[in-house]
Amino acid sequence: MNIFQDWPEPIVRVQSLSESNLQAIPNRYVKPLSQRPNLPSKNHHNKHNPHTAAIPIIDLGGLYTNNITLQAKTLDEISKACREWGFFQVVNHGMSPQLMDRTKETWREFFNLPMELKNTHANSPKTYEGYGSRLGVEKGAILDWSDYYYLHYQPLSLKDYTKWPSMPLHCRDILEEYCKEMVKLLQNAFGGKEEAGGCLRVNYYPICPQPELTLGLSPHSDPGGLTILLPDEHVAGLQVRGSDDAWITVQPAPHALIVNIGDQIQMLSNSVYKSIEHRVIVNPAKERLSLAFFYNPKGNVPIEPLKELVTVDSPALYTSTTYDQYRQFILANIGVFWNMDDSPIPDGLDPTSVLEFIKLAFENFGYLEETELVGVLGDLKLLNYNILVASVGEDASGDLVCLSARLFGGGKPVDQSISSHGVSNKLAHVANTGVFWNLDDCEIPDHIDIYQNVKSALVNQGCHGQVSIWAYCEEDKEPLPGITFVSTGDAAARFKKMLRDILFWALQNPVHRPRTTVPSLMVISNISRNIEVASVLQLLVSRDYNVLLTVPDEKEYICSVWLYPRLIESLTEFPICTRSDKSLHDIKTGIFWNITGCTFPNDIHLDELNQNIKLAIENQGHHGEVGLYNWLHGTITLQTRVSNGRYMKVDTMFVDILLWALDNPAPSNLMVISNTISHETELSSLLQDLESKGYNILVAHAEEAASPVLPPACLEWRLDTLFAGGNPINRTNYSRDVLNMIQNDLSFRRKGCHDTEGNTGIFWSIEDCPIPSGLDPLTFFFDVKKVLPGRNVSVMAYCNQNRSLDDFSLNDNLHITLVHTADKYARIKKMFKDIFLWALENPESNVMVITKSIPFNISDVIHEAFSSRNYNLVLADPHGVAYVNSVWLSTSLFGGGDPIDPSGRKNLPSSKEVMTKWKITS
Ligand SMILES: O=C(O)CCC(=O)C(=O)O
Ligand SMILES: [Fe+2]
Repeated sequence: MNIFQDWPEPIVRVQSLSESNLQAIPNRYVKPLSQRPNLPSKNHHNKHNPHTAAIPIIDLGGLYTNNITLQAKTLDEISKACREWGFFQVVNHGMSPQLMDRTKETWREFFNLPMELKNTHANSPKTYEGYGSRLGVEKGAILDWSDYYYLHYQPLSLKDYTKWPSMPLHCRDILEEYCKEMVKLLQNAFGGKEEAGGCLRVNYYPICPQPELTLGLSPHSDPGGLTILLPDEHVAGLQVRGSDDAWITVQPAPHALIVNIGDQIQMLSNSVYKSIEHRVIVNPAKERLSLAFFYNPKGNVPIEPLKELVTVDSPALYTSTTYDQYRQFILANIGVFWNMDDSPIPDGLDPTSVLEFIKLAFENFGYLEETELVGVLGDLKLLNYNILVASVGEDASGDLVCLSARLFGGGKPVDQSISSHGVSNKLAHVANTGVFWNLDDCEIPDHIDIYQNVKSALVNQGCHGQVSIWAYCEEDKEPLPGITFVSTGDAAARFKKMLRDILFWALQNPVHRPRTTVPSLMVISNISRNIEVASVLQLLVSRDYNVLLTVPDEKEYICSVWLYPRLIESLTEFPICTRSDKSLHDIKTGIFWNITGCTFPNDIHLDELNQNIKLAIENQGHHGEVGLYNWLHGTITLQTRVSNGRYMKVDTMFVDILLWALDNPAPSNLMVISNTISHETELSSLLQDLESKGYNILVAHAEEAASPVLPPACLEWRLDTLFAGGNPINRTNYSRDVLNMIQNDLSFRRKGCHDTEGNTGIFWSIEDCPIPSGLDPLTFFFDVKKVLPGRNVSVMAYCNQNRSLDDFSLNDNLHITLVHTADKYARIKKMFKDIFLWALENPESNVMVITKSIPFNISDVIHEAFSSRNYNLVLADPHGVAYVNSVWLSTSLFGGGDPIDPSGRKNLPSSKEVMTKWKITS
């Protein structure tokens, strides 16, 4: 059984409850305090408050005359009502009052039929067509005080008479006529299109003994295009959210229809026309009946703001979405988070059946293990999420069916302050701002009204709405107006708590779809050293939150905004040391064997192979100072590496060789065994590079290349000869003496490496990271130089082939080597290799990489390689600012001032000041 084809629990008809003369309504219908309707007190009941605003009433008669002026005037009135209210009544609409009355009468008769008859049309959550009593399938949900009947009228493909009521007599005929007239009205008065969808919901609100505790229909906006409501003339009940958030009760005019804009028209009009939230209150003395005709766009037509409404001043608020997609979006989702590490999918179960099973499991409730997750899930539960935690228990016997069941937290009452932000509240008028302030990083200044100042700074940036400030500190503080102090253990715990609070605040303040208001979230903290907070902020930006950052000082501004927070390591001071010459015993040999196309010979044992390879090398005799010494004493340990991942066309072996080289400075021996080494231009060029850095290169390959591109002093075997312990190919004309000479020359060159510690190598992808306006990399580089007296700063700038230094407005004072590459990929690859090769010659130095959106796997390799090997690594992304919407310096925020101007960055501190504070090394 698929649970989404049926209701999660037995259906109770509200009408039956009402007719059973209950004194109190069941708990299932009692709304949390904040959602209750706040009805006028009993004695004033039914007395209409004359001061309450009312939605406009428009006479449509003018539209049907030949009087153009009158037509235009009527259209103006409609447009004004759509803009200002999103809701209005129409009279003289052309629909026959008799038909309206007759239709309502027919439906009253339907709801008065015996329950068994009505239940023959009972609906299911699969299509909702038919007689129903709830919306949604959430088990244990608080329900509305109403029953309904839902049916499709058009398109014809969806119209199914068998789903329409068969009783009372002529019901279908009357309904058919009513819907036909309705579509006519929509087309004549509102320009409706033939292919649009049309469906009808007849709402029936039975008498309620405690109307002050419940609602006939919870607040919602209609998701479709336009709704035309035939209200109950005798009983008011519909309430519309006014511009000041107050609920306005609609008093229907005689034979009027109520028109309201749905979400699709709001999106189409780029929010010029509003899809307004509305709800229905119920009545202690009278039942109420209404017919809502929903006129919707065709499911597969993309809806987006009309081009003519989108301007520089009013940019598009919505992205293109079809109505089908939109409905998908507003349906509740089930998120399944599965830790495959401790609970893999059992053998023999395919993932689809597992998914079916999880759906089933939702019926029987969830599973819980005592983990750190528990607290988080508890909070989510308070936010009305259904939490189910599954763990494969000890008795699982490899079978998912043995998931043990326990509902987390039971049916706790919902926290009122939280539940007031209902998901249905798609159109809250004012978005709130949450401010999360880490007092470890930034003190609260004395003698100013900090709350007011922060608030006015926010208002200046268009963040109206409520501002809440949470300040995280070690111990309790004297209360301050508008600030809630949160004291927690150590600094790490504080950051964690803040992170959690940020996420939950975001959950409670969703970005509304359609996106009319955007909640803002500000963090006052040093975030550059906390990758989690930085990435959460990034995530929230991608979810359309307005994310603001306040940093305590200029240094932090550079670190958090200019530098990529992800990769900043605390910079270490290097001792100036002279490396002693390696003794021959330290020389290591690394063998890299590309098994693909060059498999391990299976007729030979590993030990034997080991012996033979040693023998083959040994037979080459002495290689002067830098022999293959260690090889003779070591043993081969075989490590298999699966080269599945190519790091953006840089393959695993390539990366491994570079990493090995970092750990085994020249002179070390590097042997590569591969099928066709000389055809692999990247690999052979790497070997040449490494040889020029002093490594002894040995290769063995199956295919003899006609013109090898291998380094000159490289020893080269045929694979079978090597495995048999034989001699290398005598390809070179070099005599042993010449080879020795080359080797000696290399070791001489290496002697120059002693005082390279503390050098700085800057690798700059200058095409995608041109100098950002306001930020001055030149000054920046000079500062780097100043901070590193006597040290060398080399800048390698990677650009397209036809560029020269002039193109980048750099001056000659800076030593920049332009490196030309064919394209972006070549650039990344070349830069990657160069960084390593440079680092080989500059141990314990500073490596700075300036690049935009370097692929994560590449930056991970760089990060891992250098931060664990005594290098200072700084990965800079001058566009990093894109991940928050605005950045303030705390001094400016606390004075109620503006954020740093993101375009010009005029008030940016000079990088000189920053660098002197930023201690790279002594
Ligand atoms: O019953 C009413 O007055 C309103 C009904 C409604 O809002 C709906 O069906 O979407
Ligand atoms: Fe509605």
